[in-house]
Amino acid sequence: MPPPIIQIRNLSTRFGQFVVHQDLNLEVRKGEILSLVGGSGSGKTTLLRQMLGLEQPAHGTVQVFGEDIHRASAAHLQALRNRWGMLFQHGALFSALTAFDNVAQPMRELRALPEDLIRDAVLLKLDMVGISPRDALKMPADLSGGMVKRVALARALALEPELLFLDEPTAGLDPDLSDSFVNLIRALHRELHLTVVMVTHDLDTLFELSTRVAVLAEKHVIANGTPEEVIAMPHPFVKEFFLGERGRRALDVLRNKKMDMDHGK
Ligand SMILES: Nc1ncnc2c1ncn2[C@@H]1O[C@H](COP(=O)(O)OP(=O)(O)OP(=O)(O)O)[C@@H](O)[C@H]1O
Repeated sequence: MPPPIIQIRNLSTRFGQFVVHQDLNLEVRKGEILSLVGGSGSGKTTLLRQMLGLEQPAHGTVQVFGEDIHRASAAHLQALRNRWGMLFQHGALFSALTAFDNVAQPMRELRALPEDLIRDAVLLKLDMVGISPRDALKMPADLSGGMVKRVALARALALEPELLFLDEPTAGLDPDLSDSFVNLIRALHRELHLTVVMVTHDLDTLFELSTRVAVLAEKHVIANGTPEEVIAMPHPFVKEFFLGERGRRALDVLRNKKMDMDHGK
């Protein structure tokens, strides 16, 4: 079995008296694409923030790359942060910087790379996500929504991370753009041997990408398995989320695609 990249043990998260997570356990192994799903307010974004070291556990531990990130020194935490990339749902890019400079920024912050090397690396990252050198000089406001997401993905990949966090990666994209973004993530996952943790409400994205799904409800992970295993679980949230009309449609689309692939279409 591949080694664990993230290990969360008996995690509790509280905001004052309000308990978001209680005795939550979760593991993410190398090479997985794990989707976190759950109702609104179930604590998905807060769990991502725990994995990024942006929230403090009331109890329990969060290990990333084998290190307890809440016990790591500031310098050590920064070194760990350089090993992961994050694609935020909102505010993905600095509006005052060109696409190029947005991708260059994490490299420049290292203060270790010469500018000509940064230039080549930025153009390579932008090329990976299908952004031309001409578009690299544009400001975020002059790019389409799909292009902004691609530039933000290039930025998340700037330091060649082993681990990629995605918060609602296809939210706000129309179905065609969403499909092409999903294909891009799939290709990058394969080529760069990434481990991916994503939060998504979008069932098409979930079924297309996930190797494993973890369902958050009642303050902890109530279901954890392959998409097929999770769908078969009898929990009311699982039934409503996956087997409602929306879920059935997404599943049908996926099954048809798989059948087409099996028949070599
Ligand atoms: N900084 C904070 N202070 C107080 N309460 C917070 C804070 N951050 C989150 N919460 C609360 O914790 C709960 C979980 O929030 P979170 O954003 O993690 O949910 P979510 O599952 O990502 O929801 P959604 O799908 O709607 O984005 C919510 O009730 C939210 O109001």
